[in-house]
Amino acid sequence: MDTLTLLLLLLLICYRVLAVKKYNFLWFVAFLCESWFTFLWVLVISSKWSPAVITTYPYRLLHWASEFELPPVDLFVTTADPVLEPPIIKVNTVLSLLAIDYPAHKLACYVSDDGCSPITFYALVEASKFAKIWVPFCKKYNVQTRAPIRYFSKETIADSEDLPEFRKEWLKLNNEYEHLSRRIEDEDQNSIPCQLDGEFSVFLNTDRRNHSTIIKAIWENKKGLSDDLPHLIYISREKLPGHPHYHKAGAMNVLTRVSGLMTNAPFMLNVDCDMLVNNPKIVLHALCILLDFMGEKEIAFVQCFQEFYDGLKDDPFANQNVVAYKYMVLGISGLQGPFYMGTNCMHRRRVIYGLSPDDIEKGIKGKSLDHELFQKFGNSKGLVKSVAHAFEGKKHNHNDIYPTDSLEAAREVADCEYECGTGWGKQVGWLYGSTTEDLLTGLNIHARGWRSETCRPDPIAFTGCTPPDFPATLTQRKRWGSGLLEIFLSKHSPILCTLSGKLHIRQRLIYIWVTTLSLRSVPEICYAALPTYCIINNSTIFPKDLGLWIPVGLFVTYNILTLSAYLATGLSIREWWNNERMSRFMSMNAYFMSCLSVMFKFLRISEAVFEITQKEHTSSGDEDGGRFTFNKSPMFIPGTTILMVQLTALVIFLLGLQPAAKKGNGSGLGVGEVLCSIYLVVCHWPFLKGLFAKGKYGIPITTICKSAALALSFVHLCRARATI
Ligand SMILES: O=c1ccn([C@@H]2O[C@H](COP(=O)(O)OP(=O)(O)O[C@H]3O[C@H](CO)[C@@H](O)[C@H](O)[C@H]3O)[C@@H](O)[C@H]2O)c(=O)[nH]1
Ligand SMILES: [Mn+2]
Repeated sequence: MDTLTLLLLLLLICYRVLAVKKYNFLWFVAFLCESWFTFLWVLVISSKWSPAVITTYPYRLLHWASEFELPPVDLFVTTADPVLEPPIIKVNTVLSLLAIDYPAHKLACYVSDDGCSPITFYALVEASKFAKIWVPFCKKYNVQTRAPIRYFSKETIADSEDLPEFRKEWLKLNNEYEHLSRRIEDEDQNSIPCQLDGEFSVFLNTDRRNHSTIIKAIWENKKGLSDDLPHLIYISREKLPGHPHYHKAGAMNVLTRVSGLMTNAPFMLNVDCDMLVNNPKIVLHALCILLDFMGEKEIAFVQCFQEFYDGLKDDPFANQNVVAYKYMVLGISGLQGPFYMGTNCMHRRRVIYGLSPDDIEKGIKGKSLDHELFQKFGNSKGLVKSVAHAFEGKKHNHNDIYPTDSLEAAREVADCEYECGTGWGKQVGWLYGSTTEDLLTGLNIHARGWRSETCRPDPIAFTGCTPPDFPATLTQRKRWGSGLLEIFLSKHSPILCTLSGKLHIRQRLIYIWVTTLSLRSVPEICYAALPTYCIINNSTIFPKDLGLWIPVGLFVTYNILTLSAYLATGLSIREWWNNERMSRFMSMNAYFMSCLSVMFKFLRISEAVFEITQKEHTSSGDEDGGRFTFNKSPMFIPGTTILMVQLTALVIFLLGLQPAAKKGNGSGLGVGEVLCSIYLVVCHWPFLKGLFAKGKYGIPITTICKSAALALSFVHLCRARATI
């Protein structure tokens, strides 16, 4: 089917080239668009060609390595906004991390708070108290879901006929958890958050954009016991006005440095603040891959699938990406490995510090010249020492080092100035320059010759929140689109980055595909405009003879292909249609805006911003959850305009208002154009409803006016050309 689609695409292009008689401007535009689509299709096929799955057996790992040989792992959580990211979600993320099935003295959990919020800190302090009963409970009864929010919503005590002891403990914990959420909620509602005294006094007079570094060890596993709680460290890095802070990438680098000083684990697992651990054995699963004898040389990071809980029925906003993950991610797993997706990923510290596979062969010793290290990693003696240790793979002696021993040094490396003139963000750590720092960092790792691996244990490793509604989804996509395009246009571009040619050719192709994701909006919008132009002008872009079967065949094959992928994954037809429709909306609305915003950035009209995705924690069971909502964002203008243009064209067609067909090139409307137009109206049904609905379900009147003006000018232009 894939190849059939490709053949048809090629056939269509050939037809365009060969039909000399029909050459005109429209024909040329159609040809360009179709060539772009064909190019993308080649990239897609190339990525799906050799899928691979890896299966992990943690019990074998445990058998092989006695507990004392298991390496330490640092856990990173990033958060940035106490409102868009409700504290109770972070609390659950952290609790689920603290309860991972792994010797506790080998884990340390670091939370970076870019919001510098006393509420977040308060919530974490309370969470650590709750963890003291929660973690032993989970381990004792081998609870699978270790985020209480999920555990207590899924299981009721009534279902279980377990021991009375269990029932008693369950009830107690449920009660405690309710107390905890209520306390956090109350504090959240307080207008003056917390009585900023005692521990909280550091938050006095802080502004999230202007404050000095705050690092607090909320909990320390002082005795180094394997059944205690892991260390829990709160970090809010320094922020000063006028100093760039590089969004999440900056936060990740601070986490890397602080943890380097405090625990310096050779592996780092990082999650967003809305990702709950769903498989408590995840660290063991990931280590199966990373500790592999061969892997030590090859595998830089292990990326777990992103899956989501409480998704809306039939995925109306297409943010679950189930099919994309299945085909794309498994496809590239067979090449150089999956992209780094920013969360649910376990990295090798040495690789983040810039190590290449070659360095291992050459012997790492030669690499660690002191002055070089200071230049790259900055002026902290402690940090440089820990970096040298990390490179050499030396084991930390965990029995005599506590996070609080290095608080002073840690504060220093979390300051704004620390990175000035160093390699952070350029050669080492998470790279700066794009709002999709994850892809950029992963690309750079692959370009150095490393591989990565997908890990998909059963049950799945993590579950997270999807953006709650249509505007939030588009905003997220817009940010991705522009971040990716920034990479494509930067010096790290997958086309340019020939860094010793270590990037596998097909891997490079898929990186080109993903970084040019937003560029497709332009041909898509053109292609949506073409049929209306034809209808208004009584001309045609599709073949009218037998050749008409090419685009028809293409349309049918493509839809059968995608539909069967959905059905094979066990999803519904409805979900397939929702996703198809959403991919049109994403391209034509969000990605188009991405292109504009990148253009503005290059023209220095505006800066890239990181708009944080809202995380909702109320289970979206309400009826209207899947209904499309709109807001005043200019993002909705393209979609509304396209719909209006299609409607106008169809009205003109029905009333027979077109000019008479001209003799000659490509004139005389065919049935193809009308069908295209109808198809687009059907796709844009939610927008059509939005035109007439009120409140948040309606498209704001200003957007309607702007779109109407654009649509009218387009129609006018078409007619003007027709009369020439
Ligand atoms: O200045 C910032 C901005 C964001 N974040 C954190 O970054 C994470 C991701 O932000 P979110 O708003 O949830 O973005 P998403 O689009 O949902 O995230 C996806 O896309 C990002 C890249 O655009 C990746 O970094 C994420 O890992 C990936 O899940 C969250 O934990 C934020 O708290 C910070 O720590 N500091
Ligand atoms: Mn997110």
